[in-house]
Amino acid sequence: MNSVKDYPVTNTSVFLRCDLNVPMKDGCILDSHRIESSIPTIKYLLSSGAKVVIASHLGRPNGFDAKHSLKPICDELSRLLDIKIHFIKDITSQDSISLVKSLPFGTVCMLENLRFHKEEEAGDENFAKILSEYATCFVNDAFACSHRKHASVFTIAQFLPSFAGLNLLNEVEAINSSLSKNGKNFCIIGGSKISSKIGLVKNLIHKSSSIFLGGGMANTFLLASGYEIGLSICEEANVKDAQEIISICKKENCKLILPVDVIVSKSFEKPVNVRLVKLSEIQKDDFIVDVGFQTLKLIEEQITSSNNVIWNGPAGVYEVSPFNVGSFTIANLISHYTKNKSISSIVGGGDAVACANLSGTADEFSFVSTAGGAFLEYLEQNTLPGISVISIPIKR
Ligand SMILES: Nc1ncnc2c1ncn2[C@@H]1O[C@H](COP(=O)(O)OP(=O)(O)OP(=O)(O)O)[C@@H](O)[C@H]1O
Ligand SMILES: O=C(O)[C@H](O)COP(=O)(O)O
Repeated sequence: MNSVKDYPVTNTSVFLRCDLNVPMKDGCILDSHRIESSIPTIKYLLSSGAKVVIASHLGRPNGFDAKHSLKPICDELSRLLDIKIHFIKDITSQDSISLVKSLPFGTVCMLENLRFHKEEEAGDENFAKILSEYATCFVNDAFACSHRKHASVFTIAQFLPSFAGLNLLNEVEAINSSLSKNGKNFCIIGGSKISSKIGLVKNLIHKSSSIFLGGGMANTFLLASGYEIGLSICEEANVKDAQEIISICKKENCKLILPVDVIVSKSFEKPVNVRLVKLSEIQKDDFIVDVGFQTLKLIEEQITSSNNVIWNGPAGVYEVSPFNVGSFTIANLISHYTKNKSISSIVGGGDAVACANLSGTADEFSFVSTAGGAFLEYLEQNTLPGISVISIPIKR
């Protein structure tokens, strides 16, 4: 992959696609991890004498919507970098392009939310061409939306020489090395639905010594193995997929670990008659809401006999206390064994990263991905559209 460091950027204008799609409430930024992750590339470009035109989306607006303006994020980035950032509201006007062109090298601009224009998500060529007029090269640092074939991520690469930013390179390097061929790789996959992760799990089997499947998606496997799962979330249509995954694991010599005990409650939304039970003790009116302690022990044993641990998806309904104990324990175990240097670890996906943050362990992982959907698609396909275009020849 072409790195931004392979291209002489002194006295050039760079169109820098970042993913600054951060959670916001009432105009306040709730988590600035993605903003902070974009800083190394911006600093690198500035120190090399480039002009930087930052572009991003925020949320999923339907046309212009002041609530989704990037202005608060522009202000925060300006504060973090301690520099002025020119904010460009009307991003498709020739006046804006001329204004940016007239600014000296070494300055930074930020374009208003790309998704205020429907052409962005449509991957529209004309829109991408207009964006390309802001700069003489394109740097994609937006790993978290590189699974989208959008104009500023994918189509723009037709018009400008294209490179990967430092954040994107870090993400790819961290994921690739967490699945290194020589190491013992252990994947912990949870979340609600197996249907959304079948491709991911099948791909990971080939790269892992062991896989733990937990959360709501494990219920389909328990059903496939003949257990009563009560009122728990389950996808009966995917029982065959579950059986296939079990048999691929056997064939590929990948140890498949499923819950051996679970926490059940009579309600899914709040704790009612909560019990720790063996699989054979689940009742018809129970909801499985978390994994049990024997299961957590199996997970710990596997972590201690692995070199790399990769985690996506919570092991239980972590939004409701105490159904978060399993997911928080997993976060603590991974961080503990990362700290004592026996493993290297990576966590990705919105909810698993939220568990790492809520349990106060995120800083202790070897790597926390900025991505949700893109992290899963990269694990599944080993590339993403926004990455594959970085090396294609340009049309002018
Ligand atoms: N036993 C369970 N029953 C029902 N839902 C569960 C169970 N265990 C976990 N979940 C739910 O799974 C959801 C998260 O699943 P998801 O697959 O979306 O995770 P993720 O991949 O980390 O996140 P994202 O898709 O946001 O990147 C949570 O809302 C959680 O409550
Ligand atoms: O938050 C994300 O996963 C990325 O910013 C992509 O956002 P999207 O799912 O709205 O395309």
